[in-house]
Amino acid sequence: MATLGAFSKKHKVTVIGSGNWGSTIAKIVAENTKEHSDLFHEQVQMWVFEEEVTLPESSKHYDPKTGSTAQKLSEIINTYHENVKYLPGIQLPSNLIANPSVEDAVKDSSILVFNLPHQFIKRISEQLQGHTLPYARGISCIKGVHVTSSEISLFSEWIGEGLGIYCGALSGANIANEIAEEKWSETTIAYDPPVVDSRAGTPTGPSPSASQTNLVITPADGGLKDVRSKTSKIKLKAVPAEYPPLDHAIFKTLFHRPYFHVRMVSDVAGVSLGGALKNIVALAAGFVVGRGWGDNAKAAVMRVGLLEMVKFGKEFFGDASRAETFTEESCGVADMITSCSGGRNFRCAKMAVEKNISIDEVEKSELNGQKLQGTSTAKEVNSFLKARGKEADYPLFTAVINILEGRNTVDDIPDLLAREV
Ligand SMILES: NC(=O)c1ccc[n+]([C@@H]2O[C@H](COP(=O)([O-])OP(=O)(O)OC[C@H]3O[C@@H](n4cnc5c(N)ncnc54)[C@H](O)[C@@H]3O)[C@@H](O)[C@H]2O)c1
Ligand SMILES: O=P(O)(O)OC[C@H](O)CO
Repeated sequence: MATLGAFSKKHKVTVIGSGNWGSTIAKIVAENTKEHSDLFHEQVQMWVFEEEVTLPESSKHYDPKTGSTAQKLSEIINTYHENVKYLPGIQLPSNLIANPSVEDAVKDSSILVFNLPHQFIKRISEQLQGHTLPYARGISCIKGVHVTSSEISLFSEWIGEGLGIYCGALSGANIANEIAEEKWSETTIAYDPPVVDSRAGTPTGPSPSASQTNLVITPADGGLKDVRSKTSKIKLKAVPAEYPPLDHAIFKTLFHRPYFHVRMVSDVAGVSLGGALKNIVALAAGFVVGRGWGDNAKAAVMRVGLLEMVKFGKEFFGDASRAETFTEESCGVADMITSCSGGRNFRCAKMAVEKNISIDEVEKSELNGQKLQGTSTAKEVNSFLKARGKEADYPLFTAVINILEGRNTVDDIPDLLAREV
């Protein structure tokens, strides 16, 4: 954990997003800012996409006098310290403040935690431009990849480029409800910014990467692999010396809880890709289980899925993504396993096949506003592979999009995967 020092400023933390995982991470962070108030401002801001919510009768906050009157979600959270829509039944810390204005929520924050469904980040990032501290640092908890017709990038890179800041990534075998109930889990945080010359305010080039260990303490802002990273093009501003340094130790202090164990690494690409690509594999797992096949079939798609995840990282992110991150860290194989057991992508895909309806219908009827990431990621990854003539090299990823779009059925999966060399 970070050691204390004589710093005149503390870090203010904002969580951008307040869904199922956004609210859970905000709870974790607010518990830690309170416990480490020498390093952080206790109060944590959480941006809420405002909506009107009616308290269900089953809620302990339901008042028969006001009955079905709709209230603003941010006001409900600040009154009852519960996100009754996206994380019902979980008490949130009172130092966590819901804020419907994203510009106001990030004001003066030196640590920005991005945690919202990936389809919404573009608009929010655009809205944030010019409102964040120039020396802020980010952590993206978003599981998805940003794809255009010509290229693919990580949300950490993309957010960083848009806001002119460095952004790392947090991802792991992390089903939010379990963690919100404080059931033990692990996660992986990748943070590896370039060294910044505090006088010039510019990166002085890559420094040695931190080794992959849960005890690692890097030099403040240490190391960048710029093979794929656009953040290498950013003129980063140094974090002023008045603040505690933003290094591995302080991020571990911010996120680690007795029930949420953090391993710090430097492979931002591997951590981000694991979280994005496993959602495609979870859909495939849901398909085969929904078809009535058993654990053997699920294990088969997971085996091929893991191989395709590693191959994808190697092929398109080169040395910036380490195979070991997929096989050794929570953000890789462990996340794939949990997602293929109890994740929303798995459950919705399974139900869609069982009921013979579209997965979009299941998402709408079953998730109460929560969003699947696997369906859009499958489409985005496919458009990227297709543009490069690489669909056949990724038979599982390709089978998933073809099933979603009706060109294949679940029954085709065994033959499609048999073609893999
Ligand atoms: N839920 C989990 O178990 C879990 C765990 C780990 C990682 N993740 C990842 O975390 C990210 C966030 O997921 P989540 O579970 O917090 O979200 P969610 O699935 O609960 O989505 C709902 C959120 O989207 C917001 N939203 C709806 N419409 C919006 C709009 N037009 N603009 C902006 N926001 C809008 C809602 O206000 C709400 O906060 C995703 O990338 C997800 O893959 C989720
Ligand atoms: O519910 P899913 O499928 O979005 O997965 C949740 C988490 O990513 C599991 O780690």
